[in-house]
Amino acid sequence: MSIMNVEKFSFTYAGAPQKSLIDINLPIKKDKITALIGPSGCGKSTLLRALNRIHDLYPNNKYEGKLMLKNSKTDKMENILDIKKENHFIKLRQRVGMIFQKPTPFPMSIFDNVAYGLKIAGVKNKSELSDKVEEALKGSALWNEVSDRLDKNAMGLSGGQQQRLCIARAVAVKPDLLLFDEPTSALDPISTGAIEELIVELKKDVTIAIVTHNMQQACRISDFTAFMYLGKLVEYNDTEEIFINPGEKQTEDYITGRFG
Ligand SMILES: Nc1ncnc2c1ncn2[C@@H]1O[C@H](COP(=O)(O)OP(=O)(O)OP(=O)(O)O)[C@@H](O)[C@H]1O
Repeated sequence: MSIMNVEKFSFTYAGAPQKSLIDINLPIKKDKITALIGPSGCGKSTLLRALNRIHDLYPNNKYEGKLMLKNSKTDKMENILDIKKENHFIKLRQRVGMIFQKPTPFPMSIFDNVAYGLKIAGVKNKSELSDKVEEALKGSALWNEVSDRLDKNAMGLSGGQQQRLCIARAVAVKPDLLLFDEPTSALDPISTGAIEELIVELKKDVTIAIVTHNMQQACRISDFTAFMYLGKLVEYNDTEEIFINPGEKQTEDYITGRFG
């Protein structure tokens, strides 16, 4: 079952002479991990960033087609390209959270970082707030490391801890879908392993789409893989099929490192 369906979707950056994404069709299946892979510049990040319309922080980009997201209350699919109002964008980004390549903690305490989105979502009661912060930090495998210093500035955490804090901040508001844009490329192998384990753990509660350059990573953690090239989706399938028995020559060339 899909939580999101990308339908005949094209995207052109403001002022760009050509489309960066061309006629993409892609399901994002509920409670699964979907990896987007492909050579540099193929449009992975552009597609991921369209899924919560983070592109709209800049004006005049052009969207074509549909991005249908399941409304978890009504179970109906709704086109997020119809969103126009600022408060609806805020709600969309609570439902579809994003984790970036470089950890982006706010320059405030660990507690306030996680409480930030909860407060925007209307949680005011102090004990409710601390319960939810604790739950999110536990869910992000960070609680044991920070429970005695929640009032300390988040900028003092290590890179891997900062990334887990950003994940805690995103999961605190109970999103339906979490988008990860190369979340481990700035991290050492141990922190990378911890984030990978966490992502796999998270899929019990939240659907995940991840852009990665690291094919072993896609192989290790994802259920489905989409291979993109030059703004097009070349192939989408179960991760195992893509890596063991790719249907397209371009996919095979890419995963075997023969890409010219
Ligand atoms: N802000 C922008 N304005 C205009 N064109 C852009 C912008 N950002 C990206 N592009 C172009 O869109 C295309 C897709 O870029 P994108 O960053 O999505 O690729 P990618 O597959 O994520 O690459 P990488 O793996 O290097 O991050 C590229 O041709 C890129 O030059």
